[in-house]
Amino acid sequence: MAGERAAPLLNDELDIVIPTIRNLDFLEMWRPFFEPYHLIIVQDGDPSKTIKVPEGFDYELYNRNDINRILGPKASCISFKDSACRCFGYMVSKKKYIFTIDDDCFVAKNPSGEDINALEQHIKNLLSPSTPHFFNTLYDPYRDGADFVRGYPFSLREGVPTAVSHGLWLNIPDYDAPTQLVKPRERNTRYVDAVLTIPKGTIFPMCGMNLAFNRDLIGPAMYFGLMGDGQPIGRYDDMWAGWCTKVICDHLNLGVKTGLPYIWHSKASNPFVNLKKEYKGIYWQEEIIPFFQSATLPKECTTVQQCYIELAKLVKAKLSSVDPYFTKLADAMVTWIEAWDELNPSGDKLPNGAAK
Ligand SMILES: O=c1ccn([C@@H]2O[C@H](COP(=O)(O)OP(=O)(O)O[C@H]3O[C@@H](CO)[C@H](O)[C@H]3O)[C@@H](O)[C@H]2O)c(=O)[nH]1
Ligand SMILES: [Mn+2]
Repeated sequence: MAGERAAPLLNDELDIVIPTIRNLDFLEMWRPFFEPYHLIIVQDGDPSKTIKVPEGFDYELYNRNDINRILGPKASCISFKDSACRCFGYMVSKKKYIFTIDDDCFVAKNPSGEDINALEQHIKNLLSPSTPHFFNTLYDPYRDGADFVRGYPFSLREGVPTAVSHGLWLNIPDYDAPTQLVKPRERNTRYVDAVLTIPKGTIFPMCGMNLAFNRDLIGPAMYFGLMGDGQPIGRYDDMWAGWCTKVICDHLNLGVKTGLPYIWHSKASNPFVNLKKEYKGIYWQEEIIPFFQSATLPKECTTVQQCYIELAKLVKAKLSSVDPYFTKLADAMVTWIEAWDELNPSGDKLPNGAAK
């Protein structure tokens, strides 16, 4: 009907997961884009603190008491006092898609000055195939006004299902603490109008602040690790999930995209605090990255859970020599899968995650 607004894409198949220790005023700016969607708010820190959610949003909110009540002893795998807690939201969701965003991320403007509907772009990214097996030099071939270039094999033009859409950030870039310390005033002002598939066999630093994924295809791999309170490391939650996810996506013939959409990242967290959280990760990763680059999964692993459990075994066998922390992390990876399967009985899912 003329004048009727089109129904927002996937509004009953997608949850928005927000980790927070602050307030949720940022939602006012996102209201035109987020109001039709269900929010899952994971309140970190002191559970007795009340988090105010702006009127008009449909949401569920979980604090640490809720996580402990729901998971019992398995709650030990969910981080406390770190944005890694957000992965609890992925576990309790019942939807096919997840979009997760930090509470200091706002609506950015494209070069024409228009507000960017980041959620809409993520959905487009997830609903169109990826091309991990052969690089298309004109970027996303499925985008209006683009296509596969000459020399691109027709046998590969169908692409593979997209599991992850990794968005970027204007203003405060997601730099590690040392980089932030030497470049405190650097701001990202460059808007690159492109979406790229990350080639098979290449891992990447996944940032959790503007991220969407197909929960049915890759959800169980999105464990944001053991970080924060009581752990020797922080701010590697999203990185760990990204490394595990990409190895599993490569094994299961799924795609990962990065690029559009941009959000406006407003808060630079304290680089000195960040350095204390990150410093072990900065040298451990010189051994972790080669581990993931050489990790291979048996062909018998046909579900994300099977791949993840196998990866946990490899972590315990090959990374525990780096630090005993990885033994604990490997065990937590198994606990995560047990908790996931408890809350998401897989009887109604096929090996590739599709509903029966
Ligand atoms: O203990 C905490 C700290 C923060 N949060 C919530 O998590 C996100 C991100 O927090 P913040 O914006 O302060 O941190 P950044 O350094 O900008 O975040 C980047 O590093 C990653 C952390 O691993 C993060 O994903 C990146 O965006 C906010 O919503 C805080 O409210 C928390 O829940 N618990
Ligand atoms: Mn931030």
